[in-house]
Amino acid sequence: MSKKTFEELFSELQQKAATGDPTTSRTAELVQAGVHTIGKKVVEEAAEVWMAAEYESDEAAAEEISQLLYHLQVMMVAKGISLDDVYAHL
Ligand SMILES: N=c1c2ncn([C@@H]3O[C@H](COP(=O)(O)OP(=O)(O)OP(=O)(O)O)[C@@H](O)[C@H]3O)c2ncn1[C@@H]1O[C@H](COP(=O)(O)O)[C@@H](O)[C@H]1O
Repeated sequence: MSKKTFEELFSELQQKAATGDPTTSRTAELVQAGVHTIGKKVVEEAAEVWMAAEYESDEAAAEEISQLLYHLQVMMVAKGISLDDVYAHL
């Protein structure tokens, strides 16, 4: 399994949003669709994290958490919010 850090994924998503093809890049497709569409995915993935954590395996929960983190990063890219902007509040 290929692994990447939160920072590495964010950098990749910024590049995909800027130059990616929406027909082949999920990130480019979502950023083009806009904040409303991305927001709905964030809420959907958050609910899936909750359900997996409460009723499924730890592995299933980890997968759902990864998908939530991905969609949160897509929202950040779409809004022009940097990692430092978020770290400032952690
Ligand atoms: N980490 C992710 C990632 N996690 C989740 N997803 C997307 O989120 C979806 C999971 O949500 P769902 O289960 O709701 O899937 P779905 O039914 O296909 O979604 P909908 O059509 O219903 O919106 C997956 O099918 C992917 O489309 C991701 N898409 C991309 N990445 C990574 O982001 C990078 C850039 O990817 P692209 O922009 O696609 O090139 C690459 O490193 C990818 O591995």
